[in-house]
Amino acid sequence: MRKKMVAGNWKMNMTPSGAVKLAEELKPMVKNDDVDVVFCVPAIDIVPVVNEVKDTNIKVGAENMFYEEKGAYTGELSPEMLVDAGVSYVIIGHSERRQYFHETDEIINKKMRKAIEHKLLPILCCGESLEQRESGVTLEFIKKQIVNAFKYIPPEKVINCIIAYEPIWAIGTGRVATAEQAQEVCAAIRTNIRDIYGAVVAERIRILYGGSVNAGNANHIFSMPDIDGGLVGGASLKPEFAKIVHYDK
Ligand SMILES: O=C[C@H](O)COP(=O)(O)O
Repeated sequence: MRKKMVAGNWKMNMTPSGAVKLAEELKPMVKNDDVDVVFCVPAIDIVPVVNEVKDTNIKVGAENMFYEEKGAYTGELSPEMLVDAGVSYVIIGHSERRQYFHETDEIINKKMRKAIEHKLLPILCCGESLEQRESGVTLEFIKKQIVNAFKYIPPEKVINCIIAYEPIWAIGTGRVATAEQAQEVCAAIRTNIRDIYGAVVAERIRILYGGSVNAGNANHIFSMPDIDGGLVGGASLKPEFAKIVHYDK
């Protein structure tokens, strides 16, 4: 039985003081032993948020990291810095980073390998554009993203990674994929994982859905057999996030 996960992706929102306030407000509301709760926060908010949520059930994630150990990479953060700051998870390959920062599958694979080397748990994002969905290439495109992201990573490491299926057309648009559409793709991702890494890894790896998840649709989406929770953008910045964490109440 896979434990559910609800991860908030705060994106480029929240100043350090605002982040502390939000974390303080949410922390008593998101206690749920049946769900892993993660706040993925902007780099500058990591240290204050880690501080604010220590001794709670909340883990902190980064929204990005670089794939080199250290050196002359102005503006970047290394995995060692994240680990030392108290980060447990890192989002890798979000569609916004693929789109605005030109992250390729090759870059994403390097980041995946480096995160795992440092025992950070990657939340790998994949998802198709509206054009791809309409031309019927969704499953094929996502398979390629998955295969490329996990290249050279052994099954015993893949098993602990998280995959987030986020159709680009459903992100921040209010246009949510139906639970059945999300299930279809998440099931296909699990089949891809089974074909490459075997049944044990496929049964254990967690696959989240992301894209306009809110308090009203979380229960239906998370009840799908291959969907193990959500990666939540907009609604993670509000008390509504706690309702998503308690989706089955
Ligand atoms: O990482 C989160 C996703 O991009 C979803 O964002 P959203 O919930 O605002 O649609």
